[in-house]
Amino acid sequence: MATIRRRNTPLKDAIAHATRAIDKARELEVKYINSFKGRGLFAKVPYQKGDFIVEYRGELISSQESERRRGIYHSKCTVFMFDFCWKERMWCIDAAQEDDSLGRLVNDDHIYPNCKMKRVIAEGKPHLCLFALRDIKAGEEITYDYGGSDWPWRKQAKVQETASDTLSSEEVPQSPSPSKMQAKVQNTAADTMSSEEVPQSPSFSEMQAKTQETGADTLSSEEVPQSPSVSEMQAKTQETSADTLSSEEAPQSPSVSEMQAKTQETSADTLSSEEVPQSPSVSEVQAKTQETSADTLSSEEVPQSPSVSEVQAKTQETGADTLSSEEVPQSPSLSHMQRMWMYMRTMTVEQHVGQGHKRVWMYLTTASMGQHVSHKSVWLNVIRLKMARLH
Ligand SMILES: C[S@@+](CC[C@H](N)C(=O)[O-])C[C@H]1O[C@@H](n2cnc3c(N)ncnc32)[C@H](O)[C@@H]1O
Repeated sequence: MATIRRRNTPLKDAIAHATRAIDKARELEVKYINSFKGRGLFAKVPYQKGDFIVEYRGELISSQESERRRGIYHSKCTVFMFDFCWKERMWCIDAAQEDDSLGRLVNDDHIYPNCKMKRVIAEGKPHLCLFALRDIKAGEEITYDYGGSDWPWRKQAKVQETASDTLSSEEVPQSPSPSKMQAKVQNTAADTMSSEEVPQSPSFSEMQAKTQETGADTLSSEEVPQSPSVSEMQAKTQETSADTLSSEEAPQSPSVSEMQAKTQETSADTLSSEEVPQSPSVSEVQAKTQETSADTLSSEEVPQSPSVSEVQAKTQETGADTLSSEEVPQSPSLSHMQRMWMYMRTMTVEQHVGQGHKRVWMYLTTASMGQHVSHKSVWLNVIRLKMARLH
């Protein structure tokens, strides 16, 4: 029986296209889908599982340059910036420029993606390439999971799903929850190619790298006997930061640099160990955080945020959804920065460190500002509070 033979291995195919900066223009086509999704990329021919499909081509820039551009780009352009880790540093492919490349037009599907982004090294430079996760039929839209969990269109899609609840379960195939699916995708064993999988969520991988770095800088292993694994923290962060404000909901969201400035200020303001000589209770820590973050607000002006356990319960309950914007009380007297601060999500990771003590790490993150906040900002906004005693 005749077998279909590939001319090239998928990896060689990817390298050949990447080095020449060309797409499979005869096998793929761009189509306008609708006003919600815009354009998308479609297969004109069938592909086999593992095939190289298209490169996410753009300008390779450093994380510093990516940071700078995020500060000046409109959110419609920042969505074209793909951050990834290579050689223990963060890089970015900036595909904001409207050119004829096809990879930049591939839409997100975090539930049933048919492709996966992998890093391919060609002529000593990293390239981001999409490979088929399964066989793809001619006519199918090419998709991959953008990672993260706070993309505004996912929320809108959810609303649309809910609106179609009147259909019976037979008519609406049950889809696994996004977080489960993401975990599944992440667990997909790397195939035999030497291309490397690009972590699903660049922001979280950066946080992970940063966490490892900073954790090592500041905490000795004795100090953190049972520190939560990075993946636990990552999962927790994904859960907690999932809730977003769409850009319409947060029209005055500050620039990245404003947020960084604010964070630096606030981080510096936070609790030094001298300031917390008697190991405050969780609620004290929380109250202190509100005080510190609110700066000039009086206690009446600062709406009470839920207690740590409420936040935790809420997170567990709702999975991806934490506090919705409706749940964050609005105060007309608040300044722009103050409002922004309140949109930050609180995340806690508790560690039991024996002898009736627990350490509470509290994170405030701007990851869910409704736009893709730069990783650096996310990290800068991570505030680690000091040990709290249970008794
Ligand atoms: C990298 S671009 C993809 C190409 C884009 N559709 C276009 O026409 O330029 C990312 C943008 O596409 C849209 N998009 C991507 N995936 C989507 C999805 N699953 N549902 C709705 N919009 C999506 C969002 O507007 C997002 O900002």
